[in-house]
Parts: sequence; structure tokens; C-alpha cells
Amino acid sequence: MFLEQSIMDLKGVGEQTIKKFNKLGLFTIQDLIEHYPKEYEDRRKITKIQETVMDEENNIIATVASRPEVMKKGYKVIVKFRIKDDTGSIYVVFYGQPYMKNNFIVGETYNFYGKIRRQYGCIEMESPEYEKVDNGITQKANKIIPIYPATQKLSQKVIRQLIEQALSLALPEVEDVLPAYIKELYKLKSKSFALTHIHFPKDDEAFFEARKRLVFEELFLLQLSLFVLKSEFLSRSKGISKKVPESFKAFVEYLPFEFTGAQKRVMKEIVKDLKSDYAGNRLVQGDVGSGKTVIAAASLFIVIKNNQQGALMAPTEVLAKQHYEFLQQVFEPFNIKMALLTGSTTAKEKREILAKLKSQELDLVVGTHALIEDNVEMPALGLVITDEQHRFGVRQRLKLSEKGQTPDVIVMTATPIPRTLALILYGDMDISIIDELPPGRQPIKTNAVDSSYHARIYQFMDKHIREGRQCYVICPMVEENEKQADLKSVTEYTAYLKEQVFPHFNIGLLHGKMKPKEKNAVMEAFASGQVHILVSTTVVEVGVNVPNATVMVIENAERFGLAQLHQLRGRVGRGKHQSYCVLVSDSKNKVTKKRLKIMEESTDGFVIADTDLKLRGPGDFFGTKQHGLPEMKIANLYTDAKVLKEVQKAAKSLLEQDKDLSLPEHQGLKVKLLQTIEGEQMHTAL
Ligand SMILES: Nc1ncnc2c1ncn2[C@@H]1O[C@H](COP(=O)(O)OP(=O)(O)OP(=O)(O)O)[C@@H](O)[C@H]1O
Repeated sequence: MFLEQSIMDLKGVGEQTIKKFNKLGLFTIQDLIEHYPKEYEDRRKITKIQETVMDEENNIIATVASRPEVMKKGYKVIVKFRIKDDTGSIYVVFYGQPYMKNNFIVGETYNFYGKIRRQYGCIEMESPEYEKVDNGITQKANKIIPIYPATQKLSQKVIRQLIEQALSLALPEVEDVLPAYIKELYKLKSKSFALTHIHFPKDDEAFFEARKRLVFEELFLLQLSLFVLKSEFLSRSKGISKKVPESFKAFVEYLPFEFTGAQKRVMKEIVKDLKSDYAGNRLVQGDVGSGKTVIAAASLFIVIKNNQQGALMAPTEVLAKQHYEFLQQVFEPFNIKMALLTGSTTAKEKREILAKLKSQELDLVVGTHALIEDNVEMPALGLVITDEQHRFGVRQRLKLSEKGQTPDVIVMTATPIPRTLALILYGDMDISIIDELPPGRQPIKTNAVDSSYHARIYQFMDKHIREGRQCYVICPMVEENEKQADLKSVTEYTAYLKEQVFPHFNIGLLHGKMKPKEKNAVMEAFASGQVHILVSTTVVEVGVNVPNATVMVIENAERFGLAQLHQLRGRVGRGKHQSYCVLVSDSKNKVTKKRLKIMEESTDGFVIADTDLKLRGPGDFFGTKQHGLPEMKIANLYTDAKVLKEVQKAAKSLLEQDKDLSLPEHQGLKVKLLQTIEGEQMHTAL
């Protein structure tokens, strides 16, 4: 299949280029043709020189009116010449590219596209894209030009050319998986039309039609897979009913605090599930620090005292360990036998734990992905709780609930997913919301400042540490693709803080490239108060609970999404002390400033999500994998809500008609659906 061949098989692709494409996650021809533009430049309108707009991109057709000259401007070499049309003339300037001198011929006509600025009284177009006009024809003028997600080193031109080449070769092979009757009913274009015009739209209408078709297909596959998976859940839904044990009262009394009203309500909802003889399937949503862990503990307690086993699965080792320690503490007097099972557990310990889980000597296991391995057998598994579910795929969760006796499933998340969307994505789950923080919490005071405030920030941290508190300093570095440069900067910054600013305090460093053991050791030292300042990348983002930490400094705050900032900030303000968050950013960008202002004004996850959506659109808010929603190639789960409704209807009626997708017209769809369910995309869905 040509579509599955490597990008390497296209003309003009060398080793270096292929590496750059791979960095973007593009490997095959199929990947390439599904690498959709992130925006377009409309070059259909040619502007006369007299009507050009200052400080904006302008698209003009003009004749070279003076010989290009190489000059020096300060220490820069520039090439400068005049161009004119029938309304006036301006200068074109190229910086640091002396060879440009030879690329233009006086008297010839070119299409220039670039920003126009006023410089020392002259009007200039700076380093424009250009193209010679031959007999009035150009490649780009009069067209809508796609702009692709790219890396710094990969030019738009290269991507554009390769996609054009790939499309022309691959289109005959592209399969249209949507059945003809659906296309007719919802007035959808063919797949090859859609692919052609999403990359190179002929006009506005073609673009809208193309997009509609691709959005429909993407959402349709998502919805179908959710329905199919849900029916897998539902078909196994007969469970074993549990009773609330008498010792539950003693357990609640033993807790170091009283449940909040919201926690009580959510507990009631869970108890109802546990009592029922259907296996519950519940999403517990609660803002950062709202107290989800104790809900997990109480639910596990009930199940275990019904002589069943429980499993609690966390996304990282640090969190698994933290939960384990919390549970050890609150279960202490109740004779509950538990174990921690993570990637760091030694082979010998692991063998023992597995044997004891199988023989039911252990009541409870807390762990990471290690829990879903096939060799983990829990014959009496009655409750599975996953924390921050989005890091686990649906398949992974299913695998866990296949162990034991149709266990109840509880998923915990801090992601603020608007209710309408949650109903679509989690339609099979009941939803409980913890909408109240534990008493005595003072709202975190947040300030956005620029880096000239560093000296003051350090003083502020110093004061708090002297009062017995602890601080976080967060440096931006994306966990999955931590760049060497970022790593260097966070290590150097830590060294600087250690040597120059806080020689009298203990400073710990935490980043994604460290071994789990090292991470655990640093976290433990921080949790026990030995380490005063924890410099960290976003690895600390989810779930870490050190109530004594009261100051959170986030460097280069503009590089984080608001949801992420909210999660990070949630690491402080978890105890009785007043907490502070300082967002440091030198960005002058207006939208960035407004976004940071939202953080100053609100500490409510839903409000932040909502305002950010209005300001930037959902793409940015849920931009990173970590935030729960399935990653879409083209559809936008907010703005395409209307299509989502159509899609739901279509998917439902299709499954009613052909539950197993066995009709011949559904075969293409079935194959694609299985890929979707197995694939990366579904791993973030649900
Ligand atoms: N009802 C309560 N009263 C007082 N303190 C509570 C109560 N419930 C939980 N806490 C405490 O609040 C802190 C935060 O709780 P927890 O770690 O469960 O939050 P969370 O909901 O998991 O937050 P995150 O999503 O940020 O990880 C913990 O120190 C916990 O012991």
C-alpha cells in the first residue's frame, strides 16, 4: 500500500528531512496527507502599493524599478531595491542575504508577499516571499496557501511541496470509509475532494465542504468507538453488591478531618453504586485539592471489608507512592493488607506480591501501569480506581476491570470538562462532582510579574522558608520531548539558586529525565521538609500533595496552558497556611497578558477553563495530551458541537442497523474503527 510507505519514498527527501518530519510525528505518506494546515494565508487579493497596510502582511505584484544594491546597515549586510506598480513605489529589503542581489532583474514583474514597515521615513517590505510572474501567471498569488504545524528547521515550502506530491500520488488509493448513504444524508463530499481542498482550497466554499467532511469522519469514528467500547462495558455490567460494613463508621471517625458536604454527597453516590448488583462506572470530578484521595480510600475500605480486593492505579510512581502512604496511614488500625507495585519494585518483591494477590492474602494493591500486566491476578477484585484517568487508555482500564469479578470502576479527574462535553465523552459513566474545597483553605494569592522582580521573589521565598514553609520553582519543559537546551537551563538554574541565591537552604531538582528511584528520593525529601525548595519541570503537575509548601513560582509562565498553570498552582494552598503563586513572564503579547490576568483573578478551574476558551479557543486550552480530551486531528470538540450532534445520530442509527458492522458497506469503517480503538487517539479518550 502506497499510503503505508515511508515519506522517504517521495522525490527529494533526504535523511535530514526525514528526521525533521519524524520529529513532527510524521512517518508515512498517510501521516503526511493527514497533516492538516493549522491556518491559511489568503493570497487571492492583490493589493495596490498605494493601498498597502502598514505593519501587516501585504500581497503585491510589482516591477523591479532599481538595481538591487548591497549595503551595510550597522553590522548587517542588506540588499535593497525599489519596486513599483501603477499606483506607487516602495523598497524591498533583505537582511543578511547578500546573494539576493542576483535574484531580481530590473524591469521584470514579481509577486511579493511580506510585512510592510516604515523605516527612517522609507516604506519597506521586509524579506518578503517572492515569485516571478510569467505572462501574468504565478504559483501562489491568487491562491489560498496552507500553513502547517512545523518545527523551526522545517520550512513551510518543503512541507507544502511534499504534501502536494504525496496527494497527487496517493489520492487514487485513499479509501472512503463513510458509507454512501451517510454521505448523501448529511451532504458530505468524497474523501479525496476533502483531502485535496483541505490542503489546497480552491475557494472558501471548497474549504468549508472539505473541513466539514473531515470533521464529520473524525468525530464519527470517535463516537462509534465510544459506543462500541461502552457496549463492551455494559455487557459485563452485572456485578456483586456490597454492604457498608459496621466498621465504616469507625473508619470515618479515624480520619484526621471531617468530610466536606460535597465529599459526603459523592460518597453517597458511590455507596449506591457499590450496593447495587450492577457494576458501577463513575467519574469523580473535583478541582485541584478538593479531596479526591480520601473518597478513593473510603470506597476501597467498603469493598475490602466485603472480603473483596481493591486496586488503585496512578499515572506516576511518585503519585502511586503518595497514595500508598496516605492509605497506609488511614487504614492503619483496620487490618488491611496492602502492597505497592510499580516499575521500581524488585523482581523478588513483585513475585511475592503477585502470589499474595492471587491467593487473596493481600486486600489492596496501589500502583502504576504495572498493575495491568497479565500476570497480575486478583480473583476477588471488586473495585478499580484510576487516578487522572486520561493518562490511561480505555483498553488499559478495560484490561484491569477484566480481572476479578466485574469490579466497580471509579475514575478520578481534576480536568474541568464542561458538562455538555462530559456527557458526550463519558456518556456511559455516572458523574459525581466535588464542588467544594475543605474548610480553612484560603484562596491562593496570585501575581503575574516580569523577570525584573526576581530579587523580590527570592526575598519572599526566603521569608517563607524561614517561617518553616517550603517553595516550588517550576521551569517549563515538556515532559515527553524534553529538549536538551531546556534540561540544561533547569539544571543550571538550580545550580544558580543553590550557589548564588539560597546557599543556606536545601534545594532539590526534579525532572522527567530522572530515574523513578531518584524522583521518589527527591519527592520524599521534599515531603518530609528536608528540602526547602523544589525546582521542577511539569512532572510535579498532577496530584502531588505537600501541604506545607506555600509558594509556587512559575518561570516563563507564558509557555504553559492555563489548565496546566491551574494544576501547577494547585500544588500549593493545600493546607491551612496562606499560599502564593508568582507567574513570571516577560511576554509583551496582549493575549498572554490577559491569560495571566485570569490566573490572578480566579482560582476556580471551571471559570479559568471557560474564560480561556473565550480568549483563545479550545485548541490551546486542551492543547496538550495531558488534559484529558481525545486529541483530534481536525475537529474541535467545542466549536464543532453541532456536527457532533449529527454524528451521534448517525452513529446510533448505524449501530442499530448493523451492530457488528458486518454489512459489506461498513467493512472499510470497521477496519478504521478497530484502528481507532487500538490507536493512540483512543488512549486519551474517556
Ligand atoms: N474534608 C477535608 N477536610 C480537611 N482536609 C481535607 C479534606 N479532604 C481532603 N483534605 C486534605 O486536602 C488535601 C488535598 O486532598 P487530595 O490530595 O485528596 O486532593 P485531590 O482532590 O486529589 O487534588 P489534586 O487533584 O490536586 O491532586 C490533602 O492534604 C487532604 O488530606
